[in-house]
Amino acid sequence: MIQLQNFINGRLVPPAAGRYLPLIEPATGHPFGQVPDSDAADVNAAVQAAEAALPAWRALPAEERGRRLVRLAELIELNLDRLARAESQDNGKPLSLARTLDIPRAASNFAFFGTAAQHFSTEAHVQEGVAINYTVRHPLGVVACISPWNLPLYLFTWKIAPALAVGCCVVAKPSEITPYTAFLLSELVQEAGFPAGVLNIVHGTGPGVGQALVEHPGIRAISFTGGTKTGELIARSAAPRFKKLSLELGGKNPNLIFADCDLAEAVRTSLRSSFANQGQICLCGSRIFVERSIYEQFKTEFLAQVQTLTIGDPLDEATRQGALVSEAHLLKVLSYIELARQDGGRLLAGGQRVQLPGRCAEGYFLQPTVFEGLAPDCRVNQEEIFGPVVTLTPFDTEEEALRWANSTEYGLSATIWTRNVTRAHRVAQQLHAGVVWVNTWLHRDLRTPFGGMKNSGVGREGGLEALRFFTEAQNVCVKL
Ligand SMILES: NC(=O)C1=CN([C@@H]2O[C@H](COP(=O)(O)OP(=O)(O)OC[C@H]3O[C@@H](n4cnc5c(N)ncnc54)[C@H](O)[C@@H]3O)[C@@H](O)[C@H]2O)C=CC1
Ligand SMILES: O=C(O)/C=C/C=C(\O)C(=O)O
Repeated sequence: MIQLQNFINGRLVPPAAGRYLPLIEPATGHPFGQVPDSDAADVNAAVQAAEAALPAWRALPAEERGRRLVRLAELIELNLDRLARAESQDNGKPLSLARTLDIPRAASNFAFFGTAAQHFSTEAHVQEGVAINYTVRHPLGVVACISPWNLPLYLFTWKIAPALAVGCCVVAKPSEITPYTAFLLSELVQEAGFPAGVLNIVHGTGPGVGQALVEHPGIRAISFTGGTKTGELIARSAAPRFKKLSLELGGKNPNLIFADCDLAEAVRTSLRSSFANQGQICLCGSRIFVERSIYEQFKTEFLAQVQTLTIGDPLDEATRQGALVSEAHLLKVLSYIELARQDGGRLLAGGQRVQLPGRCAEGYFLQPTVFEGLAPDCRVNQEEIFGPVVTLTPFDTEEEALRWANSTEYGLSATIWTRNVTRAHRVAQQLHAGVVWVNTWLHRDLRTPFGGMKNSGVGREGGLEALRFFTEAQNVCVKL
């Protein structure tokens, strides 16, 4: 049994009240450790440490700060296997996915922002013969980064890296459901030579630590990824305190598959966008709209490939579908499967909990599930399920596909499959989605703005957007 600790002022410390929560391995359903159940006292200690570290950290040249971030990226790469195993054990995702996606991306986040800060230049506006204005971007101060359980280290570092790069000090809270790699990161932060207090990691629940962080007067900004309801709670409590917010929330993303697409590629990639990480990525395409003339062919080929997804022990190299993150989440996803049945959906694949032999007998496994015959406005097609459940729906015209695609409260991402370049651009412009992919999915360039429209979020992360978010612009006007 491992016991995680908070990371405050450069040291691993137990929670002030001495309380812990169990850590459950989703693949087995059994506890394997404990995580601090911290409270406002721990948050307060972390904010104080960050405030004390701030003057020296922000005064360092960007190159010096960047050097530490790049060193941390190297240490993550050196510890790839250990971190990937921890991520898989904690979250239930296939080890192969953690090794090829989650942990490499965590390293890239630090490497990218470690160097990006050095390219963050100052704007100047010249009023000929009258004045010169220049804009200085000061680090905001002490900021909070709150991340979810689906891509634990990947999203934790995506927030922390730009904040540190511009000279902010951070108090970060990983999900209490998947805190293991954030804990391992604290050890690497020490090794990378970060001064004490620059990055603090406080473990605990949303209502305990998360809320205390959001409400703390020393916190100037909050970068949050998670559920839309939680985002709303955070926005409510941050508003009277005028804190800056970046909210990356839920999605109910459409895949629009036109008859002129490369069908084999559309099927292969739609399989990934449906079931990668057991469908627990906010960018997963859970509503697949297919032009009627190729609907039956797409369906046949898609269902054939669904059968090839091996459900198994996440530590097994052959596994393509691991466990869902928790029993509560499994029950939530199963309740949507039941709802789809009640609403008259035809079950084409899956729909059942899976019991594996051996050590995974009590794990939270679910078959990849496909329905058809559901109305685009039913709850299953409108609400975020965040699991391996997708619906297939035929469409007749581009206009109809767009109307259904845009019919939810969400607007995170969308994928278009077509060989017609004109149509691709035309449809992309009309989609209510912050991220649109054409003939690909989850293709990421860390320089691009990332975030959602409508109830999928507020603000954009990535590249310059993230660097700007963690800074305050100050204009200086010099009369000539
Ligand atoms: N990336 C995404 O889009 C994600 C979406 N979800 C959606 O949200 C649903 C609920 O999942 P949860 O684990 O409950 O996500 P959540 O939104 O509650 O958790 C995300 C993070 O926010 C923290 N948090 C929770 N309440 C808070 C509060 N009042 N103040 C500050 N921080 C708080 C959590 O401790 C965690 O670190 C999922 O079923 C899924 O539909 C969940 C996780 C990620
Ligand atoms: O930045 C990315 O590449 C992916 C982000 C994914 C999420 O924000 C999510 O699944 O919550």
